[in-house]
Amino acid sequence: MTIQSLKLLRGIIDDSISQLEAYYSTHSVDFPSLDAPYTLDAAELARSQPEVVQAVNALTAASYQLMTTVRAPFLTLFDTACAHQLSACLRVAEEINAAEFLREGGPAGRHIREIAAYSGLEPNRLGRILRLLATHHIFQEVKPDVFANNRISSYLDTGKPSGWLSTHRTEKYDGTPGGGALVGHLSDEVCKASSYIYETLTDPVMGQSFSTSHTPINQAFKTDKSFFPWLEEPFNKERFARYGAAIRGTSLWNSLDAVLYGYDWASLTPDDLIVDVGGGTGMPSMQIARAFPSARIVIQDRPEVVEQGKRYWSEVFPEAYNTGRVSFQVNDIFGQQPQTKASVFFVRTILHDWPDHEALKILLNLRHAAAPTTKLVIADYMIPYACPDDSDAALLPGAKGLIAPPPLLANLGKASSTAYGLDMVMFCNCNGQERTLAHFIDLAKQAHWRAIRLHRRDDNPFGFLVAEPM
Ligand SMILES: C[S@@+](CC[C@H](N)C(=O)[O-])C[C@H]1O[C@@H](n2cnc3c(N)ncnc32)[C@H](O)[C@@H]1O
Repeated sequence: MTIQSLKLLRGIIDDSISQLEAYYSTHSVDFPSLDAPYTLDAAELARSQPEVVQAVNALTAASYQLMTTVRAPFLTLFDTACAHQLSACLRVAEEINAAEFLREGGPAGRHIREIAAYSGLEPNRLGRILRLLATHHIFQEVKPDVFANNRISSYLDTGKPSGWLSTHRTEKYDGTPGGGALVGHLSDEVCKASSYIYETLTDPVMGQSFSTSHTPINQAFKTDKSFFPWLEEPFNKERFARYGAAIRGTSLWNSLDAVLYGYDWASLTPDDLIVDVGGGTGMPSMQIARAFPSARIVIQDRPEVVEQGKRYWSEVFPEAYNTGRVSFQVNDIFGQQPQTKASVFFVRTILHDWPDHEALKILLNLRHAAAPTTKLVIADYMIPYACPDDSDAALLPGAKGLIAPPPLLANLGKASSTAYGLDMVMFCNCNGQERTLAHFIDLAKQAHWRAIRLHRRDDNPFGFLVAEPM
């Protein structure tokens, strides 16, 4: 009976709020306010604690399911069909540095005439764009036609002066965690490409192809290059700079310390070596290196990225880099793996960039270089089914399902939606994908790796799958 379901959902919401109240009052802090700008204080840090994450996930899943149950079905369909408008409007705010300009205006906010004069955009349209966002709790309209930042919009704030940003577009994200850059990437090229998903699926050639140059990006931008070479084209200079920072932003989608729980790093001795394959500028490795001062790490990537990484580490963590405890190495993931004495091959958000046949090549290269004791750690979203998982994969140690009391969806619905959104991003960009645990176990097996356990920090589909040579 539906009223009974509504009551169950209300019960989950009540219980979750009580859990938050108990946690936050024990720690003498209040839950972060939606109206105040984001700051990484004790209240915000507490959001990484497993009991807080679990309560927030249950609240998110139950509230969204409750809303979808009671609203007129057509309104849910209408809002979904218009979701691209939200993305497009968010892009406008991000491009014109609205969060920075409004930060400078303080809590009283700034009139739309001021924001329009600063950005050069037409005030009537810009006001409607900001109001649409404020209606979705991104910015707030503090008085008619006066807008200010709130906790969500301030996440876009790079902390740099708005005037300076208008003439330094490629430096906008230098030194930032990359959240704004990720929003820019998603609401620009990925948003455009997403409009062509249907055309790609029904294209006589692309529809059945898993080539990395048969993607919605290829359709949308009328290019026959695959994503990474296309991004490096001279006309994409700003997008290329933004993408580099956007990768850093991917560390914001789960608990800040999740990587520390992804493997028993403490079991490694100073003689052990971690090879971070396609490690980018090494954000996850930096967390490991800070938490485990004797960990030895080699971070591998493409030449340009390795140069960025060396600069970043010598500025941010020179103690680890200058002593050689952490080093960089240029290496193509599709070429021969030169490290044959690795204790751990760490592969974070690499396989999701590639379709199966390419992911298999990467895993086989690592397998050829592995010693009998080498472990492989695959860190990626492990996509849950939207129903209970009765596959053999669910029996793997550590692979317990998410905690989803009835009548919540088994995958926690809205609380897990980032994983499914990212899956479509991977399709649009590279013909890659997020995979189920069963899919990963099978792929690893084809490359002669035996999956032995899964680590998850909290109720989050992002997982760390540990495998050993077969
Ligand atoms: C999604 S990022 C992940 C970076 C890092 N592992 C992390 O989790 O932050 C993918 C990385 O793969 C690298 N990459 C792409 N193609 C590569 C190749 N052929 N050889 C080596 N690295 C490559 C990119 O430069 C990028 O740094």
